[in-house]
Amino acid sequence: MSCDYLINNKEMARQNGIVQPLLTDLYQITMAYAYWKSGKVDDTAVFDLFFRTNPFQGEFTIFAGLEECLKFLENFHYSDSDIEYLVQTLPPNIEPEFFEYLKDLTCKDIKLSAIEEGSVVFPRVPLLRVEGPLIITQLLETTLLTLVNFASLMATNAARYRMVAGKNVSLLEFGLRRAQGPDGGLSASKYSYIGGFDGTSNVLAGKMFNIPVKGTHAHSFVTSFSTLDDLHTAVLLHAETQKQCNLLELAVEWRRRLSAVIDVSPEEASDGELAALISYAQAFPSGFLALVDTYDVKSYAFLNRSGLLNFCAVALALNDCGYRAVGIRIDSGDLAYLSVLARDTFHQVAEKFQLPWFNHLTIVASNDINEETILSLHEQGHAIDCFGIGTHLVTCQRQPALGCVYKLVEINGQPRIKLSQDVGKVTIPGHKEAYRLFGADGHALIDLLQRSSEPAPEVGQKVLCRHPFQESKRAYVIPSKVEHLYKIYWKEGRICTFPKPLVEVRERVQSSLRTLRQDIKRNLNPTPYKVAVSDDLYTFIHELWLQNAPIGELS
Ligand SMILES: Nc1ncnc2c1ncn2[C@@H]1O[C@H](COP(=O)(O)OP(=O)(O)OP(=O)(O)O)[C@@H](O)[C@H]1O
Ligand SMILES: O=P(O)(O)OC[C@H]1O[C@H](OP(=O)(O)OP(=O)(O)O)[C@H](O)[C@@H]1O
Ligand SMILES: O=C(O)c1cccnc1
Ligand SMILES: [Mg+2]
Repeated sequence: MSCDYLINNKEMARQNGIVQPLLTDLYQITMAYAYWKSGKVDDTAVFDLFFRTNPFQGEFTIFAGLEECLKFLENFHYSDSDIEYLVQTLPPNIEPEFFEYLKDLTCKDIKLSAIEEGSVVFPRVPLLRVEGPLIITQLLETTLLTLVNFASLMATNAARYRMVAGKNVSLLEFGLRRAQGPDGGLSASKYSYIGGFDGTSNVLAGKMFNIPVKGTHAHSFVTSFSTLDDLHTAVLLHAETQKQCNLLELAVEWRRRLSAVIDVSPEEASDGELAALISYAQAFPSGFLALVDTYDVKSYAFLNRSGLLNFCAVALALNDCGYRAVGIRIDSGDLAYLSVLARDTFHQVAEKFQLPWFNHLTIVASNDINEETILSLHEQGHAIDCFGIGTHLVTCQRQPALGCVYKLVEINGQPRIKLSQDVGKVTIPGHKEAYRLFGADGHALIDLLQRSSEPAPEVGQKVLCRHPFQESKRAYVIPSKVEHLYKIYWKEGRICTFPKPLVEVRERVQSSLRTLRQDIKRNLNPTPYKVAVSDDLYTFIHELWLQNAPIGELS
């Protein structure tokens, strides 16, 4: 996938360029041909897209990917070269008229209803309901699933990191290098932001999705300098007076003076590291955030001996030139211990040299961080302001896939049910609506699926909510608020509800999560949120089940 294609093609500028009708499984196209041949061109279908289990041993999921689904519907069209490829690839006996049919196929007859992107969602409640001609609804399956599955998994993962980190810590996504390929990396950046991250190091994601891009520097930048002689110039113009300052002389002098505070002699610190930090400070005098753990990742003392001393020396030299440093990044060792050690040092420097802003320098931590690390660091106590998170976040290492499925629930107005030995896999048939019922305390209480022909539940009116498969599990609910979960997003060939900008989807995630009780969101053994069906739908499912289940014969 070439970047040029992604960013120069105006029409696709907002869409990942590989999302196109051929990004599907072959069987969708072979089924389309068989449907076409058997005269099913005018059949109409309803498909539900839903998942059966929440990821990460949690009890909630964040729905994401809707905007990309809409762009896909908008752009759905087989190009001449797509058709040519299919002619060559499908068996030679395919009737040429089928390719003519495919050539003209668009999503003009599709109706797509969906839950708002960024909402908390639960197993079995359809996230998308796709209605229209059978052939085209079938052809959309794989692409819609690939657009929703990873997006929702990623947004959920990011939202979980945000929950454990708390509101006062910044979260940066650093995962591109470790992501599942370029497209996985781009999607991870976008949906991490939706889930609650503050920015990404992925520059293309920043450009394409208007996400803040952030970053520090790598160890290679430090190790590329070996002595102070590697600095070709040490001059920096004073921020206000524009007078020339010699950053090297200032930093070396500060390093000498600091040895009293940091209890290290300047000879113990690395000159190559000092040269690197000076060079970086010259390039970014207002954005100086330095990696301080290059020269010993095992001995905690070394951060103290070299990185921290050199950083403070350059930060104080910058201060002489009218600039304030931003902070440090620690990428190895005991992050709790080292961050507290760094903060203590900043306090001492602030006090000794009467520079109160030194107390508030930013401490970024990275290195294989996951939810458990953050929880454990919080338990231990730390002084980290920002986590840079890559591998565990973007690869969703704890659970690599969300199992969204796309199931036929109605054909030509007739309900369809898919039976399974595993009750959890039996589909809920028919054209349905979904409502979220809120309790007296304002929290979401239960999601209720009903047949579309039923009247909507009303505030203050008792509703019988039933477990879809366990007869004895039922409860009356008197909702204090009823939210109809579906809006029509696509109808008559165009978007009819415009998806919200990314920042608003990001806010929606947080406001939607606030409607959930804490015990549903907790990390360890969370309480399941209830998803129910109306009495009418319950009876409908079970009658259809009996009609469709063959009666066996014992002999
Ligand atoms: N205080 C802490 N509590 C819990 N986990 C921590 C703490 N400090 C760091 N970690 C985590 O422990 C792991 C330490 O990684 P590792 O054992 O590879 O050590 P390292 O310091 O990175 O060494 P090196 O980079 O030299 O191999 C990382 O996943 C890091 O996020
Ligand atoms: O640890 P992650 O959560 O994946 O976050 C991203 C990592 O990427 C960088 O390391 P780099 O690739 O330079 O290698 P390193 O681990 O040897 O520092 C950075 O220093 C982080 O450690
Ligand atoms: O900017 C950073 O510090 C960064 C970016 C990507 C991966 N690791 C770190
Ligand atoms: Mg690392």
